[in-house]
Amino acid sequence: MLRWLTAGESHGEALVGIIEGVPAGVELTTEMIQRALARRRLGYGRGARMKFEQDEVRILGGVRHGLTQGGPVAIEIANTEWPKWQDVMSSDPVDAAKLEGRARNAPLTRPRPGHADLTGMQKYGFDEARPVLERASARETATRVALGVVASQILAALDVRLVSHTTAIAEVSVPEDAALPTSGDVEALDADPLRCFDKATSDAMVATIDDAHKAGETLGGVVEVLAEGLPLGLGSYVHWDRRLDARLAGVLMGIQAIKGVEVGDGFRTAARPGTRAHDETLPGSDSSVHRVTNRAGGIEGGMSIGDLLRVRAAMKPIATVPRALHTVDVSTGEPARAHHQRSDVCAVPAAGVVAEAMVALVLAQAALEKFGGDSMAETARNKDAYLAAIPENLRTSPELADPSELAALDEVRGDLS
Ligand SMILES: Cc1cc2nc3c(=O)[nH]c(=O)nc-3n(C[C@H](O)[C@H](O)[C@H](O)COP(=O)(O)O)c2cc1C
Ligand SMILES: C=C(O[C@@H]1CC(C(=O)O)=C[C@@H](OP(=O)(O)O)[C@H]1O)C(=O)O
Repeated sequence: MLRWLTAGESHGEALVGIIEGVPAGVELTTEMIQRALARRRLGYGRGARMKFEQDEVRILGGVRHGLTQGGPVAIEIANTEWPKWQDVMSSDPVDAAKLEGRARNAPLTRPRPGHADLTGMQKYGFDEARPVLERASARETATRVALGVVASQILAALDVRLVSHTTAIAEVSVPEDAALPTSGDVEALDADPLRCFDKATSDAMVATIDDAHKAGETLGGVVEVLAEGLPLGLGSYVHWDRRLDARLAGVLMGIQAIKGVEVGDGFRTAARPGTRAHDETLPGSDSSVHRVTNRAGGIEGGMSIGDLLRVRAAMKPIATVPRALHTVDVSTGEPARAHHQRSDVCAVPAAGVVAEAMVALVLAQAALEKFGGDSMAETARNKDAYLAAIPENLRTSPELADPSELAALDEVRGDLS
């Protein structure tokens, strides 16, 4: 069972991630993780902290000479800003004189609506929000991206590749019929300010973020993750918690500020009649079964079907709004404006990179469940043997059939509706 944990605070000395259940022989280097972390810092609309702070990566265990060894992989991401925070965030008790008058240590008594601040204080018994926001902060997603690299490397060894992109910022969305990016487009996507695959939409998104910035506003949006080459049969219909769609939705909703998830055409499917909601099949010339569409986004019955996987996540606007929201100063009981030091105007492109990492973790977990193996070579062999054993008449092709073939069939048998 592939499992993972993260620890660390936003302004702590370091974040730490551990992933267990990784087969031996997965290629992994510090540089790969560093590159992935750099991608998470991208995106138009992020705040000042992304510029002055650096992620310093160290692989602490589980890897030797660029290959995993079968034991847990431990990754540290040190924070270059630590010297400024080492007294305020010290694990061990600190002499009170050292903290006196330090602005960084001032109690945060004006909880920010839309954040974990107020309920976190109530629940954990704090009289100010610092201890809550330190762990609730999306800084923690750096660790998930680092762990996601391990998962992506497992998937790459099974010929599965992921790509993520931004499909909407506030009300600016890519057109419904826009081409989807492929894993070959990752570099181009990373070079776009919004990680958006449609240039005209990306330009409009930049303008929308500029307007929001000027107005002291923040914005949300939608990201999409695609997985190519996913073998059929990951996840299962036999029990709710084994469904691949449920597991993907869970990890995507587990990202800070994500408020909605769609699999395939998702909410749009609910508005369609049945004849235009599902993915009909046709016989292929090679005796395999061809789907005509992929509205389901690569999952039916809680299992991957062997077609392109497509999931989307909707992010709410950043909660630390510069034109600060109304709150109550809990130290006085008086109305106040919420705490605001600085914030991202929009972090949707970064959320796409995080979503990609979380999807990779669930897919790698599901693949290892299905194929097992203590070494990556064994896992890949098991996958090949499983696919080879599927009888010819039950094989599906990842190529979609031409929809005109379906229309021709309709003409022959008459319109059933
Ligand atoms: C990549 C990323 C960056 C974020 N940056 C900020 C930020 O700068 N300021 C902020 O207030 N919230 C930011 N957030 C969102 C908060 O972490 C989130 O709104 C908060 O945890 C409350 O949301 P929740 O109710 O979904 O947990 C960011 C989220 C992500 C995924
Ligand atoms: C540091 C990161 O994101 C932070 C996530 C975050 C939040 O509230 O979630 C708030 C901001 O931090 P601060 O309030 O200290 O400026 C972001 O910069 C990061 O992604 O590495």
